[in-house]
Amino acid sequence: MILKALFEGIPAVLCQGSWDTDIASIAMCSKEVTNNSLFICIKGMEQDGHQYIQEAAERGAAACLVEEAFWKKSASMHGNLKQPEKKTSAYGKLKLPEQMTIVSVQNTREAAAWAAAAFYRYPSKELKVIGITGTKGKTSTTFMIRDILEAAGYKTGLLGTIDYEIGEEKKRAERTTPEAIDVQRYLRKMADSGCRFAVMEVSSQGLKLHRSDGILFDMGVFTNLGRDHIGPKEHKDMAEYAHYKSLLFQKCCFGIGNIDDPYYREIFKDASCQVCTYSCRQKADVQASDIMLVNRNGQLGTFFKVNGEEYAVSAPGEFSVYNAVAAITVCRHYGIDQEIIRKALKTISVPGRVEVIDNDRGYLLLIDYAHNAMSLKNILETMRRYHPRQLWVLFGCGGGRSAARRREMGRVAGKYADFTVITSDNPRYEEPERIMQTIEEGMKETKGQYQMMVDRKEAMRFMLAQGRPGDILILAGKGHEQYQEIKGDYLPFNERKIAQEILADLD
Ligand SMILES: CC(=O)N[C@H]1[C@@H](OP(=O)(O)OP(=O)(O)OC[C@H]2O[C@@H](n3ccc(=O)[nH]c3=O)[C@H](O)[C@@H]2O)O[C@H](CO)[C@@H](O)[C@@H]1O[C@H](C)C(=O)N[C@@H](C)C(=O)N[C@H](CCC(=O)O)C(=O)O
Ligand SMILES: Nc1ncnc2c1ncn2[C@@H]1O[C@H](COP(=O)(O)OP(=O)(O)OP(=O)(O)O)[C@@H](O)[C@H]1O
Ligand SMILES: N[C@H](CCC[C@H](N)C(=O)O)C(=O)O
Repeated sequence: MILKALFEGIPAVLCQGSWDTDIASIAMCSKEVTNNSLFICIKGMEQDGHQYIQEAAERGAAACLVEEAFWKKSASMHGNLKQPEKKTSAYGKLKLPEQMTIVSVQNTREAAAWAAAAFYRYPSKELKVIGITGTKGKTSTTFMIRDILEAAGYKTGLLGTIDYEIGEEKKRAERTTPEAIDVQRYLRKMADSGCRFAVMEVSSQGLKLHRSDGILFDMGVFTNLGRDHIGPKEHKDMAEYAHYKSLLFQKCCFGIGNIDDPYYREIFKDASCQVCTYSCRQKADVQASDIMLVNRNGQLGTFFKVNGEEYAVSAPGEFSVYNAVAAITVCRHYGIDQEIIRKALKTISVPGRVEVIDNDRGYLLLIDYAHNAMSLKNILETMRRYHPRQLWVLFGCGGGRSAARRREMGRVAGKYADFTVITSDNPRYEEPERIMQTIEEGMKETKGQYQMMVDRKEAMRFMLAQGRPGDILILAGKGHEQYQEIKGDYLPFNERKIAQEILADLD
């Protein structure tokens, strides 16, 4: 494809070379550049992609996309501009390859998304793309919608925290919302392999970093907003977090929103789409009522009604009903038969979300991905309603993620569990003991009983050995993850398998 075709409608300036340059691929990372690539320079939080132009050229890049500010600085250094600007040391030694075509734009992340959409021939026009945003419930709701659509006979692609399902191909997810170039590539593959729908999680970080620009969303879903993702690398405060979430509803044709959430109005105030509300507590377009929890020999589920019609979902608690109602609303919009929806919801299972681990010890053992205060409170309150003899929870907090989570989760566990085992999650580049100390500070604000054990396997062994018949035990925070991330190493850690091994040992 020629370069010009990637920038139609984008205010881009040709700085050197030709608009007719032939482009064979697009890359945001110099390491992924191949012959005739367009290399897109991103000014990141850690590094500046503009520093890698030379490397990209050596790998065969035919063109590169730079930020306007960068071009002005470097051009002034090379005498190409009439009004030289101040030299900066950052690009002092950088010599731009003369044979390379260079285009500049104001924001390369944003332009990358649109250029990628053009490169992959706007795949979202050939699919119905459904985007789910919210602090909690994205993965669960996405799986529910996918399962219902598939049951109705529609081939459906999926992009989210657990995996990417692209036609016949399935791969482990690296991010909740992939980078723009990857998203467009995956959507193209989905369209080419006959998918009618694509269901994708749209994170606030994805919206902020323009990963989902260039997608024509048919439908957007807002699940809820809770305090999370605040920190130097994510959002500066809740207002910013809410702002980015709200952008989805300026990109989609039809929006579905949880009216019970305190942020509902904020999220939809500038919405340009048609809006439909859902609720479990008040009058709404789609309203759930008569919620009843069930436990049939460890098979947890919930019965409920939607606008008077009976449904059941194979997951516990009000929060599962919220997710199910969102999924029902989406699927009813597409005219899917109520019976198909009903049947599909009865057998939903999402890896690592309230996943039951069978055992002979007489307790209920669950793995759950709760890794912030909002989800931990939800799962503990929900499980309390099953009247356990004793409610146990084991968790840690990830390093390199919002530090506020730590104290908050400590406080929630202390308040809602009978006994907490504080341990390690994915410490990444932090010391797990330090993370645990902050969790403990939150715990100490309550009367909660707890034990600290840094080795997660040993901590699990401790809790699984202590549990008694009638108890409920929750292994929280790692859900579907298959590894523990420590100082850049991904060490195999399959909580499900480890729990089974410990249980076998204890027998
Ligand atoms: C905090 C954050 O979102 N960081 C994202 C950001 O990183 P960054 O700004 O630090 O990038 P950088 O490392 O400085 O690199 C700048 C540029 O130089 C390029 N580069 C770098 C090195 C090199 O040799 N050559 C080269 O070209 C890089 O490819 C990049 O384009 O830009 C990178 C490239 O676009 C992303 O990969 C990276 O996501 C990281 C992996 C991440 O962990 N993000 C998390 C917070 C995230 O996005 N989470 C959300 C939500 C999760 C949830 O809802 O719970 C998600 O959607 O997953
Ligand atoms: N609607 C909901 N409201 C509150 N908590 C929820 C809801 N749905 C799920 N949870 C809790 O949050 C955990 C994560 O759920 P899920 O993966 O569906 O959310 P998510 O938005 O994809 O989360 P993340 O962004 O962290 O991947 C679940 O294991 C459960 O404990
Ligand atoms: N999407 C979440 C996942 C956190 C999971 C937890 N196990 C951790 O590693 O902190 C995040 O990136 O913040």
